[in-house]
Amino acid sequence: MPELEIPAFVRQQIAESYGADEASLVERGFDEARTRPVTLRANTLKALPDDIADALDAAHIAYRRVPWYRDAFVLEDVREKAVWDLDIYREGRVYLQSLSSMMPPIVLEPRPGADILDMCAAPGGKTSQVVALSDGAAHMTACEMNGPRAEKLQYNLDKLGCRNVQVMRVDARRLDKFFSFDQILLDAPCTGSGTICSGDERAGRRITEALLNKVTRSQRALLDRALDVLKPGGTLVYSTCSIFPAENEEQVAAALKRHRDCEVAPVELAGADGEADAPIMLPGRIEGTCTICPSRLYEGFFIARITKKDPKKRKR
Ligand SMILES: C[S@@+](CC[C@H](N)C(=O)[O-])C[C@H]1O[C@@H](n2cnc3c(N)ncnc32)[C@H](O)[C@@H]1O
Repeated sequence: MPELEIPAFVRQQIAESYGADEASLVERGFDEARTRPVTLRANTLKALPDDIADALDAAHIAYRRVPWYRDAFVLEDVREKAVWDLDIYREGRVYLQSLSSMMPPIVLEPRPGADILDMCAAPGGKTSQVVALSDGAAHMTACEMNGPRAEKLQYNLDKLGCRNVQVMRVDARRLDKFFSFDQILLDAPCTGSGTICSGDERAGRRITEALLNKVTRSQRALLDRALDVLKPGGTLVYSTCSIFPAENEEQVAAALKRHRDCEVAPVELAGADGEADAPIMLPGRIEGTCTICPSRLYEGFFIARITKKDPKKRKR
């Protein structure tokens, strides 16, 4: 692969973060991303996965499933536009979503009846998936600080039939500490280094040292506030679509030093190991966290699960 196809700053960060074998795996993934297929999620608030399979059959659109999630569909032979024309899309029975980005809500294991916060929610793919996974029975708060994106979030939630969601147009770093939540998803703003395709010139202009500095400051503040408003015994899932350790393990390790009552709990994805169409994991610097290597099917992604100790439980 020609050197210039991957932005220089990205190449440098990867070389500093990973060994030669992993770096070439990442570069191969960026290359394969050029032919990444369309993927979608059955919105189980409105349809069963089998209904979606029937609708795709009727539209003569070929699909396959993945081993780790019954709601995910991979469409090899069409572009997104073909899905926009389908009733299942117009009526919010499916949501176009990358496979990697379906993982954080699964790792969160949303519980019906729980108070759940999505700190950085727009355009709402993961918020709506969390609502669906809790059978629509969680008390959900979704924060988004960007006005137009907050509107898009509300639009998507309405379209997908997500009730019980309070959308707050706020900077989640300043969320009132009066709030408290059983489960929190922090899908943080990031460089997006896991989502690039080789030859993508815009990524080269976008992913710079200045952006990395800006997002890491924001990630730190968001993590602090998330761990402040997490109830004892509660769970936070932290995710980014970046493969830079500075946005991932380094953020988690630093946050745990500042929040001594919190600890990493292992991320386990049933069926995501070794099977066909399963993601490849990059070696983690913190045991139990997971960094998905960019590949043809998967964007590069990082997921960590953090729990806050419950002092009452320890005494028993
Ligand atoms: C990675 S995207 C979230 C994607 C979303 N979780 C999904 O699955 O559709 C990050 C979002 O967080 C928003 N954001 C960034 N900083 C924020 C902050 N301090 N408070 C609230 N929202 C923020 C951005 O505007 C952006 O919409």
